[in-house]
Amino acid sequence: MPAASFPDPLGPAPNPVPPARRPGLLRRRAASFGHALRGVTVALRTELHLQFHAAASVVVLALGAYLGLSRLEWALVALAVGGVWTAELVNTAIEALTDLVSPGYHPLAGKTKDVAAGAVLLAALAALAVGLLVFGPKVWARWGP
Ligand SMILES: Nc1ncnc2c1ncn2[C@@H]1O[C@H](COP(=O)(O)OP(=O)(O)OP(=O)(O)O)[C@@H](O)[C@H]1O
Repeated sequence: MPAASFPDPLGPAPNPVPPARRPGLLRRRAASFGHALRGVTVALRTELHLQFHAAASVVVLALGAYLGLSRLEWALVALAVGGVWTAELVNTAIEALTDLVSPGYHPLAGKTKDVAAGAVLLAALAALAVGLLVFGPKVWARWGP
């Protein structure tokens, strides 16, 4: 007895790209990397908060080089700076998507944006703690009374 066939609820599958025409793995990775870089530069151009983070990152890196941080201290600073950038980029993406999906007022849209902004706040507070613990004693020893 032939197997029963049910209609696919997702509809017909799209025509697969023939293997010969599909770009190679390396080319696809390079394209994805390009899209990600474009995301960072677009956000950097349009988001004031991110421009502030960029300026703060430059100051932190310059101060770290000047004070001669250890490898472990650099690792902590890199995690802190990367965490803030990551949270801010995700927040920017969530804000854009929320505005697209809910251009008018909606409590859920407000909640979405507030929670995303909360992630940035937590990442910034953690970075502040790292900054105080790593840079505080060195700055105090060098420029303190
Ligand atoms: N569509 C909406 N519906 C309900 N509340 C919203 C909506 N859009 C924004 N809000 C509220 O207003 C706050 C500020 O939103 P807004 O889009 O201005 O982001 P922002 O925090 O000013 O970020 P940025 O300065 O990066 O644009 C949100 O955190 C949320 O509480």
